[in-house]
Amino acid sequence: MAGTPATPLLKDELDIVIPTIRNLDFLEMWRPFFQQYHLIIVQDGDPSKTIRVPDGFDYELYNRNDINRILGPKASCISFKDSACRCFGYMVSKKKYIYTIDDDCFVAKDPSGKDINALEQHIKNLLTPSTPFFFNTLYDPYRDGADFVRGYPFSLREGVPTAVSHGLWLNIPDYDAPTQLVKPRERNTRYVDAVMTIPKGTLFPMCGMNLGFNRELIGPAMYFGLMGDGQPIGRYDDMWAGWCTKLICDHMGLGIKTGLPYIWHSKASNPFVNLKKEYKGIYWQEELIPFFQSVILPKECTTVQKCYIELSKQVRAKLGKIDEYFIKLADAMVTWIEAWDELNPSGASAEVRNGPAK
Ligand SMILES: O=c1ccn([C@@H]2O[C@H](COP(=O)(O)OP(=O)(O)O[C@H]3O[C@@H](CO)[C@H](O)[C@H]3O)[C@@H](O)[C@H]2O)c(=O)[nH]1
Ligand SMILES: [Mn+2]
Repeated sequence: MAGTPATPLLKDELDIVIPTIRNLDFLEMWRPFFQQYHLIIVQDGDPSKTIRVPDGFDYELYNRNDINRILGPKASCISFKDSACRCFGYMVSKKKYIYTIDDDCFVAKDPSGKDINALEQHIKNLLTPSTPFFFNTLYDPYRDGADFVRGYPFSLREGVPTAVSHGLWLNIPDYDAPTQLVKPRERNTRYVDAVMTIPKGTLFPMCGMNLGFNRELIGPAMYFGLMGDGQPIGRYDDMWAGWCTKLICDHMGLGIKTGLPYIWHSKASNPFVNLKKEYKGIYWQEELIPFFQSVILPKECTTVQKCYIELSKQVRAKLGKIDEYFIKLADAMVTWIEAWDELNPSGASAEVRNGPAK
């Protein structure tokens, strides 16, 4: 009917998960794009603090007491005082898709000055296939105004289902603490109008601040690890999840895209505090990356859960010698899957798709 606002895409099939230790004032700026979606707010830190949700939003809010009540002893796998807590929101959601965003991320403008509906772009990314097996030099061939270029095998043009859509950031880029300390005034002003599939066999540093994913395809792999309070490492939550997720997507024949949409990041965290949280990760990752590059998942791993349990065994066997933290993490990976399956008993796990024709 003329004049009736169009129903936003995936209105009843997508939850927006927001971890917060601050406040939710940023939602006012996102209201035009988020108001028709259900929010899952994961309140970190002191559960006795009241987080005010702006009027007009449909939401559920979980604090640490709720997490402990719902998961019981399995709550031990959900981090405290780290944005990693957000993965609890993925677990309790009942929707097919998740979009997660940080509370210091705002609506960015494209080069024409138009407000960017980041959620709409993530949905487009997730609803169109990925091309992990052969790189298309004109970027995402499924976008309006693009296509497969000459020489692209027709046998591969169907693509594969997209499991993850990784968005980027204008203003404060997601730099690690050392880089941010060296370049405190660096701002990202470069708007690159591109979406591309991350090729199979290539890992990437997944940032959790502007991220969409298909929860039915890859949800159980999106565990953000043991970070923050009581842990020797922080702020590697999204990195850990990204390495595990990419490995499993490659095995399952699923795709991950990166690029548009941009959000405007006005970082609120302190680089000196961040350095303390990150520093073990900065040298551990020099061993973690070769580990993930060497992992082979057996063909018997036909679901994400089976892949993840197998991965936890390899983490224990091969990373446990780096630090006992990885033994704890391997156990927490198993607890996460047990909790996931307990809260999502009928969750149909996507069976493995074979990759391209051999
Ligand atoms: O203890 C905490 C700290 C933060 N949060 C919430 O998590 C997000 C991200 O926090 P913040 O914006 O302060 O951190 P950044 O340095 O910008 O974050 C980057 O590093 C990743 C952290 O691992 C993050 O995803 C990246 O964007 C905010 O919503 C905080 O409120 C928390 O819940 N608990
Ligand atoms: Mn931030």
